[in-house]
Amino acid sequence: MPHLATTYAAIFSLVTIGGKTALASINRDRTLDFLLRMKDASGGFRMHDNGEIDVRGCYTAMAVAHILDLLIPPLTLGVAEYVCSCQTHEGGIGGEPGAEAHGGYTYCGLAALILINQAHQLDLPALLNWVVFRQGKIEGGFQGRINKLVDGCYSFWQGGVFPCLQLLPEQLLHHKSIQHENEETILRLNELKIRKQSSNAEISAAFLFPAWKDNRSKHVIHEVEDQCQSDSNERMKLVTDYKYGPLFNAQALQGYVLLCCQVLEGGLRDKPGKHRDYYHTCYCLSGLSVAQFSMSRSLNALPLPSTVLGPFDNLLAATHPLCNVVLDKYFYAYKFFHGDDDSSQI
Ligand SMILES: CC(C)=CCC/C(C)=C/CC/C(C)=C/COP(=O)(O)OP(=O)(O)O
Ligand SMILES: [Zn+2]
Repeated sequence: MPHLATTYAAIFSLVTIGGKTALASINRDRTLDFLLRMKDASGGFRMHDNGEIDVRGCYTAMAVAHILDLLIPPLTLGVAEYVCSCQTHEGGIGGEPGAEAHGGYTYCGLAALILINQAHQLDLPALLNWVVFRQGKIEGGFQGRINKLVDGCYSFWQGGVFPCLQLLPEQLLHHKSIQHENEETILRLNELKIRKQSSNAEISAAFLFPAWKDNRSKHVIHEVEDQCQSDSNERMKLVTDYKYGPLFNAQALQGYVLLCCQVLEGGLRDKPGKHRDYYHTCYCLSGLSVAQFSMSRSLNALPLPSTVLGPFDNLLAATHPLCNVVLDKYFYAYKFFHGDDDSSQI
């Protein structure tokens, strides 16, 4: 039985293989028929005939339609309304309306809406506020939902939300909850940062993650807070300006993946004590790449050695934030199916 998750995985595997033969083997017409058959009146997508409707369906359908240049109105209609109906009071996105916010669905919902230029329909500050609290202060990895254990695969599902958000500076800054910009405060923040030589993550986290006010960064954070009064506009500027770096602790996340998730014989896992598997190997590595490139303003700019934990040959390839394939493979496939290089997303 055809299934949206395997369709997504198969098509992006072919994108990853790359080259004309692999890409030409995809039957676009039959894929479009399948996507249209999975479309539901709610705006969401079934995962398979008579199957469940959830936010994974929206993402897998939008990602496949995006790369194959099949994003037509009958597919995109109602997707934003469906995904927004799954954003919870917590700020993250649940699998279906009424369900608890979860990292897997939060990435899927956000990426799906960015792919169709509808992310502004979400409450983005609330989403950002939810995701910054999902990184474990002790372990450095991410949990999928509140009060659950960290797990290596959320290095991507949660960690991957940050580069998606950073594709949206305009939407974040002009969101209805953000009043106006304050350039003076940003300049002051920059001065403080240089003077105290504090890390980007510390300063960024000080605004959205008060729980990170540990002894190491306390003095810096108090001084910054005095200047900025924790205004939401100023907080959001931190996200939209790469000078302040990522809103998660990228070094700690790399530490969790490299030290806790690697199996010495090869492969990666959820956490120590668990077995390796292909799913966790894929998403631990995807999250590791996100963390390594999290300080890079442009997607494929080579990170400084100091941002890569361990020897520089730990560095992985940069990935596309919305499709999670290596960037040059994404651009090759985009050009193959769209006939031009001009990806509107990045
Ligand atoms: C594109 C695609 C197919 C995306 C999948 C996204 C994804 C990972 C969704 C999460 C699914 C889920 C029910 C997790 C909870 O499992 P759990 O209760 O075992 O884990 P937890 O305790 O960490 O929440
Ligand atoms: Zn996992």
